[in-house]
Amino acid sequence: MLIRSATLPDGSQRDVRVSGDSIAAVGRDLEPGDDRVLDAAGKRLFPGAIDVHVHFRQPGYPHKETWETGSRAAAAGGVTTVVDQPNTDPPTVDGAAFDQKAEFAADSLIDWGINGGVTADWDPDSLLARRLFALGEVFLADSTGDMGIDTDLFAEAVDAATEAGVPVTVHAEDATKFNEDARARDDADAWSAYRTAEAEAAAVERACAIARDRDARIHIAHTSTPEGIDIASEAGMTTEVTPHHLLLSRKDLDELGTLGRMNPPLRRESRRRKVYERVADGTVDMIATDHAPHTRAEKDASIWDAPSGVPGVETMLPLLLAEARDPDTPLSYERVRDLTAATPAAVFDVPQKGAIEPGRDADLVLVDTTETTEIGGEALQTDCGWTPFEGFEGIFPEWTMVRGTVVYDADAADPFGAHDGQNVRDADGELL
Ligand SMILES: NC(=O)N[C@@H](CC(=O)O)C(=O)O
Repeated sequence: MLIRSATLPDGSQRDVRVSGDSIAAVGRDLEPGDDRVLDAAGKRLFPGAIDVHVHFRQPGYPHKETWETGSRAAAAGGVTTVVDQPNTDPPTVDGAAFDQKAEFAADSLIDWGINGGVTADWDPDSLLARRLFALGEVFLADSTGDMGIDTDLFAEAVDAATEAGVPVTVHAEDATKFNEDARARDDADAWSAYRTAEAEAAAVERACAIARDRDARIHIAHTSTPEGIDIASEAGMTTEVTPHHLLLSRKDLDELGTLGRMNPPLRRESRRRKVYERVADGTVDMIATDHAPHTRAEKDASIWDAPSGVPGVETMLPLLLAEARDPDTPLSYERVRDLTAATPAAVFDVPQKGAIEPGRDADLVLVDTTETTEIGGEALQTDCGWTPFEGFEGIFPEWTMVRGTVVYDADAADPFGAHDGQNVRDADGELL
């Protein structure tokens, strides 16, 4: 197949030849030969996004999301690789639980990785013998699934992962720094007042100190504060930011109510702006969604009883592209490419993905950046049927391709292709 005259993220216009699973050539005026020609003139072509932080909820909670619905949501949002987190039921803390989850992941339309978790009764030997994407998210405080662990166990886990050559990702909050006074309140903002910015900064500091003592490298998941980002970055560690911490703040909680409860929570507008600056200027390494669907019925509870988490995998790239299109923001299309594809592939060592270059997997997304669409929860593919970004503008894919197969075509009667997603750690990772 020949994709003709696409505009790449850097603004250049190129033809892209896809042969089998891979990109065979990128150039000007490539000969079509026997290839099917896909006209992309006037459209932008991006490398498929790699979302290193999703919760697809199987096994255990298929009423919230399944690998089928979650991967459809991802494909419709231009995400071609997802990495699932371990707080399922059973939690992914031993080899058997990994194998069980991998069977569910066979339902995925798109490529995937599975992270292994750490609890007091984890089995590092069998877990680290599997083709894990990373060890993580390792919870330093309780969140959905109550997998918070203490510092000693965290240090042991960093040692075990480093020895096995597996990266470590960390959910960094320190529960001893939560503000118990906020417990007396019952408004939606009480959650943000409770799980403080100081709690994140303290946990990032502790996790980075443990890693540095061991010459290990860790990745801090969903950093929500400029303080946390700066501590991690100065310690030589990598960070991710979610679309909700980039675009929403405590001032949105009146409207969102418990739909805006997540861990770490939304921060003040002044902090959000500083997080945005750090995403735009390259201090933050990547955007990942922490796609954490819960049903509306589950969210319909008091701020103390509602579950934490928001969906996001389907709206990440559309929201970022709309930001890049807006001349009043410092985000460029190239920066969006780096945040969603090039840098996650480099940091987590997935060399077959993340760029539109010969030899890489043909994971591609075509968008028309001249048009935006208003986001509405009910029209999304995620099974939970709501979004914290209701009413925001997004630029959604016309089609999404995984390893040369169109898995989502917005104009088709049945927009979704067949399920043939595979574990990105099964590939040898060698470029041609
Ligand atoms: N982020 C959240 O608020 N929730 C996540 C768990 C997590 O990543 O903390 C979930 O699984 O629901």
